[in-house]
Amino acid sequence: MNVGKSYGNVRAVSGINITIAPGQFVTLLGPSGCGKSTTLNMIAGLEMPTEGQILIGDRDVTTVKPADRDIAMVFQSYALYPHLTLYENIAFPMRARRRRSPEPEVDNKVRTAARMLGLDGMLSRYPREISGGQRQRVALGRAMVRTPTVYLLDEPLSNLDQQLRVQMRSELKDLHQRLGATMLYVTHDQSEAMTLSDLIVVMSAGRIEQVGTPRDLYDRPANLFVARFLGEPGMNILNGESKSGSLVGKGFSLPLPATVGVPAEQLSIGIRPENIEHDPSENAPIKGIVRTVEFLGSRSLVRIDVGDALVSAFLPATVQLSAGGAVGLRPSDPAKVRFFDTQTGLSV
Ligand SMILES: Nc1ncnc2c1ncn2[C@@H]1O[C@H](COP(=O)(O)OP(=O)(O)OP(=O)(O)O)[C@@H](O)[C@H]1O
Repeated sequence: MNVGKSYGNVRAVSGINITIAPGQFVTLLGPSGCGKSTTLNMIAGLEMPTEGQILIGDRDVTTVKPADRDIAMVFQSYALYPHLTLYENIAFPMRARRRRSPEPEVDNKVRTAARMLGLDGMLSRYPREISGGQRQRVALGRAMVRTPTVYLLDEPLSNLDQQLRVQMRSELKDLHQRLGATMLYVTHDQSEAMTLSDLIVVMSAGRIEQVGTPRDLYDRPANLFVARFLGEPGMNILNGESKSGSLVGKGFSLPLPATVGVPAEQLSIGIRPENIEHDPSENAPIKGIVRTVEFLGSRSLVRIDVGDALVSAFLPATVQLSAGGAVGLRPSDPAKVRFFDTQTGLSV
């Protein structure tokens, strides 16, 4: 609650309020340096907040040592012990405890974890004898045997190649469902955040920009930062002047809603690239010059100079366009056009 952290006079994060329900998968998402790891490390007990309180269940753990917080952490570098077998690596946390677990319990937990992770049959191997994805699973297994209240995962997939990352992503989602565990995940990869999470916490510059379900954030971004940050590419933002019920700028004229509670000249319009379509007519509401066309198979990602703005649009690959040519566009669904207050950046 109201958690903050400064390093000397560097303000790393402030005013962090996040509530996670048991069993939820929650992701901290944001650009490099926005304070995701600092937030996670404070929950883990690896960093001490300079203000605020951290509760796990109804227990205040703000000053509790990491080992006594009932959490397990999986890092980006999964640092397995090279001289120990996979079995010994997974069993390690149970043996390292002050109160060692009895051997039959260790064996049972290691084998259960290995079965869930598809590692049975290779438990006598050494880390150098398995693939990167398998090593990542061993690191997860090591967290699982502790049956913690909360799993904290800091970019655990970022060292894997693209294909393996996508595969591990679905395995992680499946594992979360089977364990019913509470997981807090850190990533700067929005497709990971979108596919895995019940809730996403979007952060920038040490603050929370918005908390919501992936769909909420995508369809109803609370502000211009979230609108631009989410989506590949992000939402197109157009600024202009209001003229008789429309927002008019270089190359476009789009109708404004009747009442939004903000002076019309202070509005920005946001349209996702997939909500723009080709309009070959004379009076297309958006007109520009094609800068680039990226062929993606069934559709193309087209970048269009509209006045001073660069607009991205996904158009069917059947629409013939080439760089330097003029093109007309329109929003495909007026209900999906968003409006923002240019001065505060907030959605209206
Ligand atoms: N030990 C430290 N001393 C001083 N400043 C720090 C320290 N650790 C982090 N910071 C600063 O705090 C801010 C947040 O850092 P943090 O590592 O939490 O960001 P992040 O979102 O996890 O970034 P990344 O994705 O690059 O890991 C950054 O501006 C960083 O430079």
